[in-house]
Amino acid sequence: MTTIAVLGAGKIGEALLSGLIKAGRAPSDLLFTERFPTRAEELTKTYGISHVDVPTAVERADVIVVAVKPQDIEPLLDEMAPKVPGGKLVVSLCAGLPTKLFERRLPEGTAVVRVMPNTPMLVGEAMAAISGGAHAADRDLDLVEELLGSVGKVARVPEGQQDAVTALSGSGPAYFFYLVEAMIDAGILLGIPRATAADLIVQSAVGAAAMLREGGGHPVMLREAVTSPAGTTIAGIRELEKHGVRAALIDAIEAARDRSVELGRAHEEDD
Ligand SMILES: NC(=O)C1=CN([C@@H]2O[C@H](COP(=O)(O)OP(=O)(O)OC[C@H]3O[C@@H](n4cnc5c(N)ncnc54)[C@H](OP(=O)(O)O)[C@@H]3O)[C@@H](O)[C@H]2O)C=CC1
Ligand SMILES: O=C(O)[C@@H]1CCC=N1
Repeated sequence: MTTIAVLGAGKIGEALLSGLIKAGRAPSDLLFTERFPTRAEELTKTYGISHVDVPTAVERADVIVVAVKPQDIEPLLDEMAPKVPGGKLVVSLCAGLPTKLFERRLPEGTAVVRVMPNTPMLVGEAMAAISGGAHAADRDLDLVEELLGSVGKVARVPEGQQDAVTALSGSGPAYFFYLVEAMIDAGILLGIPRATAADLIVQSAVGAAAMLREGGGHPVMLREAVTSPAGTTIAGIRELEKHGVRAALIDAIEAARDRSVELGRAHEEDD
């Protein structure tokens, strides 16, 4: 069995570990590193996975998943680099960081795959986009695709699209959560108890997502089907248009893309 080590088991690292276990992977095939002992103990208690130090993780794992914040990458690479033996596959989940940063800092020829996942990995509904670096072979991409395929959907994209992907599906769940939060607030304003408002909105979101995915319909057609002549929906849509919500979403996603580029640029002098 492939041994996978997650370096930095924060929110996305934990989502991956949890998703892999739910998908049937044995905890004994998983390792993780963390900075704080209390966090490490909590994860070991919850998932039965071994906490190890970075040298042990890179030595024992076949696949080394880097899941620290982009701002924390330099000291981790310093710690990893002398210990990564040949033939290991390094998978980066870090927003903005190009494969060439890892290739430059890790031993010559190290295969690197850049991945942008999202937190719905926790429930087996991730969207992950993967791109191979200069030394990543098809078998490396196949392995990463198989791994992530057990916790959701996987797309292969050119690395040049990863900053845009980060803004769309990496950050995307946050925008949906934000929308749901705002709609629940609207329910409160209209006098609906919070728990009822949450049920109404969450189930509407689940139903809409299922129609988008399974019904094969275009979002415009699906929205038109809800929008009756002289009805309630068009009254609401007019307000959304008046407030420029479509433009705000486009601007938000562009800003997220720009931030991803910026996170990568912070390490450019090292490339
Ligand atoms: N959250 C998300 O939805 C997504 C995140 N990502 C990417 O995943 C990465 C992690 O993000 P996220 O999980 O949100 O961040 P978190 O801060 O929750 O997780 C990072 C974890 O790594 C730990 N850490 C930092 N340096 C080291 C080290 N040298 N050794 C061991 N552990 C270390 C941090 O500890 P400490 O708490 O001490 O800092 C923290 O627990 C980022 O690069 C982000 O771009 C990608 C897709 C989606
Ligand atoms: O906010 C972030 O930077 C990370 C990357 C994508 C989602 N969360």
